[in-house]
Amino acid sequence: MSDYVIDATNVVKKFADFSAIDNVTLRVPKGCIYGFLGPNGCGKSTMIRVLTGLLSPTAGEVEVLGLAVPKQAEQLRLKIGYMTQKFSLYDDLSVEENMQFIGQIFGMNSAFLRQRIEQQLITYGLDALRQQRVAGMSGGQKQRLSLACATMHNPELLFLDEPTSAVDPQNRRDFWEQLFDLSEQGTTILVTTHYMDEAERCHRLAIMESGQIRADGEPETLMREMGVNVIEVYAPNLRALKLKLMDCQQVRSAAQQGIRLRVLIYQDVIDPIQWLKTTFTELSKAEINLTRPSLEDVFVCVTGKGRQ
Ligand SMILES: Nc1ncnc2c1ncn2[C@@H]1O[C@H](COP(=O)(O)OP(=O)(O)OP(=O)(O)O)[C@@H](O)[C@H]1O
Repeated sequence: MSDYVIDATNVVKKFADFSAIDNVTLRVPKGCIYGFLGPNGCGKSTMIRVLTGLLSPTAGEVEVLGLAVPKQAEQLRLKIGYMTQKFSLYDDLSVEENMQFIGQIFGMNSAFLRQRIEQQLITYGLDALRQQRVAGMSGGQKQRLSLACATMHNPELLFLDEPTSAVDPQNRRDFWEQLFDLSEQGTTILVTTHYMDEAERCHRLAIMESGQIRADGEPETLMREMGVNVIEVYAPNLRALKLKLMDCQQVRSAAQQGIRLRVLIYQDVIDPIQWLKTTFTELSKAEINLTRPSLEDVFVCVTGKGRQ
């Protein structure tokens, strides 16, 4: 049996001739919050469906919590939680009824279920809303209820597919605090996101593109090893400067952020600030600084996004 909670090797998933997952190997240690990043349509949700046993892979080996998937998917279902982008709640049922329904699906006896509902109502700040019908709830409240439902049976592994796409920054922050509580209690979490600040919170992450994993590791390591220096340029006419920079083979990407241009320059340029000042005479007196890389820079470097 594998030491990893998720141990997937050379996974391929084809829809007709199209490879949505193209030879992906993924290993997730216990208790880890593992982020899954990538442009729309790169295969994140498909990979989750394969890992949960909802889709059969076309090729490859998948072991999740020591169970062979999809062969033992029915056993796996009792040990995992899955929160989808659309929250999968019943609009006409109340908060409490939604939890009851999930608890019954997982075969909890009524005394235990009552106790578990009370616990979850407190943990997820839903006590005052217990009689509220889902249809009238805000995005943040629905998200908390979805997480409460997905964790009703105390799963060892939780899959979260873009869980924060419909909520404001404060609710996102609170949600992540709850994920860290779950992680500390030993729950392993695989979470897809488009938000770079969320990705930076993960213990480890993978960046996918076109069905393949382009980078995989701890956020800090990925930022350190991305092979470019990140430079901020304060100068007039940034739009024109950007076009000129994008024509240089030394430049991986250039993107405007307010009054500055963020330029990623390959590390084989030894002194990137000097290089900018001598190559572009209009920058000879400009303010130019070397700055800390971000995960967005990593994303740009490892996917095809930089040259657009
Ligand atoms: N059942 C299906 N039949 C055919 N093609 C599919 C099916 N499910 C997904 N695809 C295709 O596979 C690719 C990957 O889709 P997937 O939903 O996994 O992407 P994603 O990375 O989760 O995207 P997003 O960030 O937009 O949620 C897409 O091109 C999608 O159209």
